[in-house]
Amino acid sequence: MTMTLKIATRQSRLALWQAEHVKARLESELGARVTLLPLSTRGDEILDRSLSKVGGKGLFVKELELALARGEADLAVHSLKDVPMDLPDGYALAAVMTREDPRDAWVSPEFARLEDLPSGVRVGTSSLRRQVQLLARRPDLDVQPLRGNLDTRLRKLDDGEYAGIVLARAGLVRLGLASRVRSAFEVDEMLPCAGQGALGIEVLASRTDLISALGPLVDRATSWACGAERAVSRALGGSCSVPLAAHAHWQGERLHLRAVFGALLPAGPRLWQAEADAEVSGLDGAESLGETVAQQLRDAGVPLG
Ligand SMILES: NCc1[nH]cc(CCC(=O)O)c1CC(=O)O
Repeated sequence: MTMTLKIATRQSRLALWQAEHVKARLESELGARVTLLPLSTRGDEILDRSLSKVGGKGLFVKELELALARGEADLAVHSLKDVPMDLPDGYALAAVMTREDPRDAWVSPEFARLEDLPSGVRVGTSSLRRQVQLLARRPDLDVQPLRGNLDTRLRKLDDGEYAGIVLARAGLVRLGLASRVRSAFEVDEMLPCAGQGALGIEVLASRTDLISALGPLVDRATSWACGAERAVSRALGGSCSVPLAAHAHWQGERLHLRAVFGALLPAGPRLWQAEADAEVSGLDGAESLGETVAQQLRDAGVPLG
């Protein structure tokens, strides 16, 4: 029998691309019949204030979760990095799919690399994580908030408001804007946030039939790597008001995890780093690696809360 599925999605061009991507895979790999339910979320409506000040990333997923609860949709597709570390009761992360390039990108009409910028010019970025890592390398820059969807951010750059901006490379690639990337930051010079570049599919936890049907879309290597990254954030009470980066990569069977915590102190920007690796063969092992790294950061005295 043909499965009929409805996907709840935000309406930004990136969110719609991601929902269409999942739709195509559900159709080709599960033979499902799939439609989209585009919704507007509080996170999309509040564009004038920094997200960390208005309630964080959960704003992007709440409306989609309500559509699942009301039975108006079967699945919600999210950028994994926008998904809170702990889902509300009754919801499950049914699939984490193969990750794109997780790196941050440098976008600038004039300057090929961050190193080329003259002192004092304005650089735009939306997250505290990027802000502290930028300032740690270039304390002489004027790093300012930059909000809005990808098209809006690029327009602000083109209007000359910034000498350059920093964005997730994955989003630009998905929208066919890879040519705007002047260079990608290596992960050890600008550590990405947990889950960057990966898509997550959320469903009601009660839909066990659907969760097993989504099996073919799960990428276990990505899922465990992101599980380790997200565990660091969870252990440190992470929300997007915390400048925390976490990135894991595989070396054979071993998962290598690095995390960076930043703070803008009166004396200047300061970064704390921790890393560990372990042989990992399941989500539990990945999460305990994340907890180990979180504990190292705590022992190093990161200023939490
Ligand atoms: N915070 C917004 C957001 N959520 C997902 C992406 C890009 C795609 C991804 O990382 O999966 C972006 C844009 C950005 O951070 O530049």
